[in-house]
Amino acid sequence: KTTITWWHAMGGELGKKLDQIVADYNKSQDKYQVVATYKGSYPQTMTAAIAAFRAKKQPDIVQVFEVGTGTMMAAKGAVYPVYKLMKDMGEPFDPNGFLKAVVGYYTDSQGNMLSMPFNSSTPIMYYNKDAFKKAGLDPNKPPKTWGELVADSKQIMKSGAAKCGFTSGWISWIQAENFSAWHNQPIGTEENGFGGLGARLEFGKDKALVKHWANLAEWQKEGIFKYGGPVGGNDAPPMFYSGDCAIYMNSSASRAGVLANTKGKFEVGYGMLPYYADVKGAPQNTIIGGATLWVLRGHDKAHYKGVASFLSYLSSAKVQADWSQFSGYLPITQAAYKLGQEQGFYAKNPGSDVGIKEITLNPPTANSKGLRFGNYVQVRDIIDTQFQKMLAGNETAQQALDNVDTDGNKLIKQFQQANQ
Ligand SMILES: O=P(O)(O)OC[C@H](O)CO
Repeated sequence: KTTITWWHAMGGELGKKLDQIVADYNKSQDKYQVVATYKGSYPQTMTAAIAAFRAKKQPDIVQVFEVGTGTMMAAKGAVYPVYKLMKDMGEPFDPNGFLKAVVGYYTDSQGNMLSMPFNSSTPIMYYNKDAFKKAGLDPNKPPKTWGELVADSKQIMKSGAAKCGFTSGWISWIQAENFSAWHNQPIGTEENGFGGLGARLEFGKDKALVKHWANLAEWQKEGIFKYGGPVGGNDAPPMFYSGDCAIYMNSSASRAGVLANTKGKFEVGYGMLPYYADVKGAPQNTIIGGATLWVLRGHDKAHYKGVASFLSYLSSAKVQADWSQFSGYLPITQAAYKLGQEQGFYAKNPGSDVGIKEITLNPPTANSKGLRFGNYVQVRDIIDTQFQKMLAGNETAQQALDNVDTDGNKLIKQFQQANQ
């Protein structure tokens, strides 16, 4: 048997499910043995793969989060583009079968799919229905606007139904990148980087975002918002699971964890991300998150045959429908979505299609296709650092976001120079 190695970043409930999918694939045929290894967080997994490539010890497949896309696209010698792999290996492959909102993010300017979508998400809002009830709010009416969310939070706190109004995972992804797309505002030039490597960040020019960050700092002081530090919201989940915060924004794929950790404690409701009613164009559409699978060069043909077969298996309607229904990741193909509808999954599980509704709410504009900048993984660190400085009262929202632009653009410029 040929061993195919896959490095990934799926921990907890998601990791267990991934192992089961791999075991099923291994049982389904006798030529290849896929060995999946958990390498830590998304940034850790990506860093490990880059280091391994330099040492010629790279895995066949690595899972890279969406913001690593710009960097991976530029690493031409290291990456075996998926469209080419499938063609070279004679593996049937139809890029048109994938959801447009997903595939656009991973396609080059010639329309070629470079990596294989596996786990695509978008941020949504979770809320504690029991706390809403206790506070005298309608548990079937999640707040739609930030104004409603703050009013609900105050009522929840005043009534003692929960200690805090809301928390959020992934500040950079949810309270900056998605916030801007949802309000149809740019975060950078040249269609947020889709237009080319010369694009630069302009977070500080998004007045809606500046106002939002200033509000978050204010709401933190009042206890309405609790920052899930230490890094960008990593510790937000337990604040929701424990019932401390009644509302929680995180990936649609946080659902598996939410369901497992709130079972028997309280009922969970789902809603779209809130928006500011006075920002013209909001709500627009949310953008993608999660990760895709990149195939790395440097292995022999037998490996790539196995990789192609495994990628086909992972994107089959049956596997994708099961994975997305379990996790909350979006069904990445039309067939997987259709299968879920035929199975009655979305009807039986109200709220499970909130992410699909958000990401397809309106046809994407130049501001809401996503983002594509080199070195953006490091830019995310800058966003987190600046956000914390603002929360600590050391900077205003405007200063923090201007600093993101100044420091981030240095990294983006370096990337551009190295890849010209
Ligand atoms: O938690 P995930 O897998 O949906 O990923 C969230 C963000 O997109 C990561 O950049």
